[in-house]
Amino acid sequence: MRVAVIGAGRIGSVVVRSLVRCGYSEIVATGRRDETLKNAASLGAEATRDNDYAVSSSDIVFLTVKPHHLPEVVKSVKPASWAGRTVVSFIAGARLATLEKAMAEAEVYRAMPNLNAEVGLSSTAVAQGTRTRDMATVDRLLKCMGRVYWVPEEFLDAWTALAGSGPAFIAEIIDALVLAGVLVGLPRDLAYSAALDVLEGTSRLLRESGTHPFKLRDDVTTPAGTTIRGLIAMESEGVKAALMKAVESAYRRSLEIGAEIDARVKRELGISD
Ligand SMILES: NC(=O)C1=CN([C@@H]2O[C@H](COP(=O)(O)OP(=O)(O)OC[C@H]3O[C@@H](n4cnc5c(N)ncnc54)[C@H](O)[C@@H]3O)[C@@H](O)[C@H]2O)C=CC1
Ligand SMILES: O=C(O)[C@@H]1CCC=N1
Repeated sequence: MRVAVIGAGRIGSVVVRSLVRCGYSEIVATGRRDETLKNAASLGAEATRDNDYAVSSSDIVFLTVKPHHLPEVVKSVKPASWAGRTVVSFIAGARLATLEKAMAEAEVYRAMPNLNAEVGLSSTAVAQGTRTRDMATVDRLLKCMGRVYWVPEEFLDAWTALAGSGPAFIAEIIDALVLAGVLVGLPRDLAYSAALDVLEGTSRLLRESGTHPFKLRDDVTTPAGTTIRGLIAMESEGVKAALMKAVESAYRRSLEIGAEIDARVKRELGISD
């Protein structure tokens, strides 16, 4: 099976690496800059600027360009080349209805992974379009990047906010914890190790024990001890509300992008409803 990765930038190059790690060797990747192409070639893909060649010579196509580049990518491929291809779009916000209009003869899926695919730990949601048949192949390829959840499309914008953008939110939290460690006297490298250990350990403990986060919090919190002093500071600074608002804002932006891309696809490709 041959796989095309259209736009081998940050997430696209992780797709190439994940597929290579999984044993796929027939991969073609596209990009616009020399550096992108050189990087894709160094990862083991055939690198080209020619999207039409990449799509027409492949069975499965991953779309990993920024949302505003979607119309340009569609235009760079002959309509006949999309026919019969299985297309998995990672483009934030881009709706299945828009993608199916833009690539009228392709079998289209909308998915949202995250950058943790770099270490095989993506949390990827995927929704099928109206013409989809080969879910098993798509599932197998996505599993090369991490865990895969088949969901209705209506969850994709929320997933984009929580899981797609999630590594950035968690990275901010880790950075804050490191600064906090430094504030109370830990050397930076030790504070960094502690922050990573706590994140990783807590997540594993919750997953493996099935314990609710509230129960874990209460188990850690000694009456009149240290943790409760930290918790009241978190509560008064609105940490939970801030995180909820972060995800909600990202969700709203995903919806906005969806509407913007739909309008652009219709305008630039001359498609009507
Ligand atoms: N970066 C992330 O953590 C995640 C990104 N995504 C989605 O993946 C998509 C790409 O995001 P990034 O990898 O961060 O962006 P990026 O900018 O790093 O990669 C996009 C690549 O597409 C190339 N490109 C642009 N126009 C092209 C064209 N006409 N033909 C071929 N290649 C073209 C660019 O040169 C670039 O190398 C976005 O739609 C984003 O929503 C999804 C999940 C996670
Ligand atoms: O920030 C973004 O728009 C993309 C989608 C999820 C992660 N990065």
